[in-house]
Amino acid sequence: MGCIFCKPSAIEDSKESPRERIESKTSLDLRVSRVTSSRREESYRGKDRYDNNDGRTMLIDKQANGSVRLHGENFERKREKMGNVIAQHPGVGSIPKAIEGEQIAAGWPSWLAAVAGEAIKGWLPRRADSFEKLDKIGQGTYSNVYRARDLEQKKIVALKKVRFDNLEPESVRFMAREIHVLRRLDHPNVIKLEGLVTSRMSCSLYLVFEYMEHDLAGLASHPGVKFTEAQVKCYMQQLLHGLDHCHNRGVLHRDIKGSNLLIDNNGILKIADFGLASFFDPHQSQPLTSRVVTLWYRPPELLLGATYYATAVDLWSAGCILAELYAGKPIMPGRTEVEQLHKIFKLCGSPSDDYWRKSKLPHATIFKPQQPYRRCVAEIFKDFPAPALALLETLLSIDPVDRGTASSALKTEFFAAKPVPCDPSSLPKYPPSKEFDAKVRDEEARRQGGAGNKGQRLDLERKGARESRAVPAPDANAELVLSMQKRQSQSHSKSRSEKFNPHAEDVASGFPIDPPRPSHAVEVNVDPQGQQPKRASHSGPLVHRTWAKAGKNQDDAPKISIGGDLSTMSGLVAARRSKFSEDRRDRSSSSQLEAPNLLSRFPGSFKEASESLIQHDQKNHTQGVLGPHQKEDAKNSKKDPVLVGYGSKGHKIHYSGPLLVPSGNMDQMLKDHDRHIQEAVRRARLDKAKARKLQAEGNQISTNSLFVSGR
Ligand SMILES: Nc1ncnc2c1ncn2[C@@H]1O[C@H](COP(=O)(O)OP(=O)(O)OP(=O)(O)O)[C@@H](O)[C@H]1O
Repeated sequence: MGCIFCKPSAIEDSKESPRERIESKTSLDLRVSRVTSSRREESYRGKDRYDNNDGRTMLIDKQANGSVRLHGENFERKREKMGNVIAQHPGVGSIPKAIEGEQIAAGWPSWLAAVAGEAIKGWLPRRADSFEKLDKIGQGTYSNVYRARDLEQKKIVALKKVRFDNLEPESVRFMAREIHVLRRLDHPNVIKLEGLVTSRMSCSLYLVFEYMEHDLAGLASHPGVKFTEAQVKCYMQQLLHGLDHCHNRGVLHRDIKGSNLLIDNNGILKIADFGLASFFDPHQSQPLTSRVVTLWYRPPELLLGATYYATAVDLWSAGCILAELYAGKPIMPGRTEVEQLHKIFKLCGSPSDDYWRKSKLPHATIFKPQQPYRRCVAEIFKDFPAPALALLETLLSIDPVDRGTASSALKTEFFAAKPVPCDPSSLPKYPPSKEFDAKVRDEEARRQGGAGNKGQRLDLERKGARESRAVPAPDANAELVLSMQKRQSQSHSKSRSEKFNPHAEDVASGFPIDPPRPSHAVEVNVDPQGQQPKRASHSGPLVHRTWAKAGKNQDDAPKISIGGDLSTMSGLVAARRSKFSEDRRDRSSSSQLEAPNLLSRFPGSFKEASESLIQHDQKNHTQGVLGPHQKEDAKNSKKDPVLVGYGSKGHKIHYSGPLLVPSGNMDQMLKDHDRHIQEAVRRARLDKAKARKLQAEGNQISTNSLFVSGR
């Protein structure tokens, strides 16, 4: 895909041929110091055709939205070459203002070039009208993801519209880190960023990715899909290869979970969603935020507040995935940080005295249990094959140094023992099965209600119908109350990105909106034996509509109290915020765990504290938020909030759902929040009016009584 572009201004402004300029060692630096951005803009406006010295023609295609495209013989190759030159000469980025001017002239919006020049270096923006949006295929905390047709490359792609605040440089910078990280990576098991869609006039940004049909969470929860051991090994092998690549390139993913492991129709797994990823120093000399990784997959050291950590955090998450693939369900679905830590200690044992001493973890004194917990991974997962159990024991080591590396995991007996990992291409072809699809499917089944097929509903529920989803990290963060209040007040501002208005966003960003098509239902015909589906058709636009409907469903709609919604909302952007605070070096106490503060109110045992906290959380955060199943789970987990067990005896797991509203319902939450405020204002007005009336009546009475007494 032609997204590695040279700096077009280099071709524009001088009489040299592009090749001469590419090959001239210092030309870029000279040029940027010579030519101002305003001159460059003029030159774009003044020309739409440029004749090279070598007689070839370069056409400059100016768009109404201000973006510029360049076409010409061998131009793609030159763009690539120029990209390489830039990569080999990092000094090119050392004149920020000039580079910024160039990038703006090339069609990048100024808010992006101003703070994230590094992330877009050497690329040109793709134009929105070179894509046709087809349907919405995913919704994350920070994004909406669409399937789209790339009209130039003639292929299907995924467009991820990222949420950020284009007027807040920090927000842009941190969003751009995802791009920067992605550009550092190049591996078959890591999602490939193919380009960026924006324009000088736009305040939104789309990331263009290769299109992936499935994600592991969606596949695993699909009724009728049951992985064989060879398949589990195949997915784990690909995950570890991808992780190994990330770690070798100095990148921590920090949010490994099933829904971030995308799988295509050829069985290739790719690690996706680098929104929380970070570059790391192998010597761990820089502190990082501990408020990362989705709760169920978060390692104990992060829950204990570690700020010096490295690749082992991703390996813990990989261990959780391994166990989940065998067990068929998430193994430690905690609802709060305290409960999560408790689940970990119950399963993996509490840290040794030696570990407590040497790790010096910030929350060690608060969380160190009076009585140590015994490790019982082998007992709980006694039905797992021995090599799988051995790998699991390593990956779920309490001490990060015992977890090894992705590369050492790949060399274990697990992958050598029979059955060996199957070939990805031999994996069955599944129907579309993202976690998003699973949610749509669950909703569809629920909507059919009493009239629906009871057996199928039960099956969905048994399979772990994912109303209980992993809560994106971090789940609760006080600092975000403020940030969301700010956001709330800003969301009315016209100059903001149109991030809370998906329809307006389509129009504003220049995407052709796909015309309504006859709806074709999701037709999933799965063999009852769990084998290859007989027929599957893509859900097309129906998915979007169904989802929209699902959003309106009573069970799904976030019902939040004023007290709760800000903290709920805050959780949704907390990780991004944590990323901000990471660069500010965790400067404030606001990024501390809320649990320790609360814990101080519960001076009893760890378990008592944990239970009290859970009840506290239920009271304060979950009123009306939990769906019927979750309520049931919450009830159970009050009795014993810990993992009960697995194995052939059909042990039960308390499959408790997130305390927070599932990710992505930002629009709805903002609306609800507005509604609550309006209601509160209306009530206050009524109360005031009533008080006035009472006062007037009181005056009347006292006047009357005066009158009476006077009489
Ligand atoms: N390349 C792709 N092809 C197909 N679907 C994709 C692709 N990228 C993302 N998706 C879908 O969109 C969803 C959200 O994307 P992603 O996880 O990158 O966003 P996010 O806002 O960072 O989410 P999260 O809340 O998990 O942090 C994914 O779970 C996946 O189902």
